[in-house]
Amino acid sequence: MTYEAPKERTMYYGKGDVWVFRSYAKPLTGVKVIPESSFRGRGNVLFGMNIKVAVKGEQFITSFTEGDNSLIVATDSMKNFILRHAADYTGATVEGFLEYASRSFLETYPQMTGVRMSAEQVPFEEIEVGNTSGITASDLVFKYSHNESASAAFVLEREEDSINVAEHQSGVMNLRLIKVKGSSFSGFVRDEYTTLPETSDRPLFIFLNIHWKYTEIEDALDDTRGNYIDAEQIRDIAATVFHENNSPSIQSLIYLIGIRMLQNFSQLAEVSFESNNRTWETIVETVSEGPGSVFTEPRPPYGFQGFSMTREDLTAAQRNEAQQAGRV
Ligand SMILES: O=c1[nH]c(=O)c2[nH]c(=O)[nH]c2[nH]1
Repeated sequence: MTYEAPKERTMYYGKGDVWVFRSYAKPLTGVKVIPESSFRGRGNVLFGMNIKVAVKGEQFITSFTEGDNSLIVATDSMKNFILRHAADYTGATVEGFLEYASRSFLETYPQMTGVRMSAEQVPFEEIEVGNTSGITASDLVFKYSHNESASAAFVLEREEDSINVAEHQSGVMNLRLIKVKGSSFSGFVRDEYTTLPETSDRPLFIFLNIHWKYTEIEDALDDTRGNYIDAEQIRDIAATVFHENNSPSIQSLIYLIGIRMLQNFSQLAEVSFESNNRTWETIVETVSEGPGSVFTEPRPPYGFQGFSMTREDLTAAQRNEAQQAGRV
């Protein structure tokens, strides 16, 4: 067996953990309302992101091979570039900012031929405050949340005289959902390696990363087109589908979440999932004054699934459903 080294080398550099906190960004409005979610928009009084940027360009070769820094934009300057552009950003979405800042890098520095920028949004949640006239959401104080967060990634490349989006992705990261009952797992292969009992009703704790891509990339960038999908809406779809279905497995559950995403949002071209099974270990099945159980954190290892879907999966699901209903 021989290994043939690739013709093209890997070469990039950049900055990670560029924390950007912008106050009074443009509010996000006019999103499509879906039955699964109460999300109507976001005030963006605080707009926070943790950004990672990497740049590439053949001209950087001598910085690696000869220690020639003459074309190197210091990663410290990249951090400043991103922060200053946050002041000029007029849009309402992370995707829009990543595209704007990446394009600006390529417009400013000809030695860069490609920019990859990704971000996790820092979620600031509304918090209620009260006085004698009632309880309302504060427009000044926000809660820094450590729950799930929106994410986005863009790759822009220079081609001749134009700058194009080569890759794009939106997402919701680190969503953690636990359903106390109404999930099963049975019918799997039983052989000499099997010790796991079948369960008809298990508590199910999942970690989820969900990603999606738009058919028209403009829909991710330009919030005025009314086709922007917020990560909160996707989170709410995931929770609704989990709530409604007695799932036979995580594999089946994420498929159903994907179908619901594609049904709700015709602007989606592709959705994908990375899931973990983090189901607690049951210590006491039924407490003495039932119902109720006692659980603890699971021991490693953990299981995981990966799955991607396109509009063809929705078409196939609809065809199946029609066949089962005897209409075809
Ligand atoms: O939803 C599940 N899928 C699996 O593939 C699996 N395997 C396992 O041990 N538990 C589970 N649960």
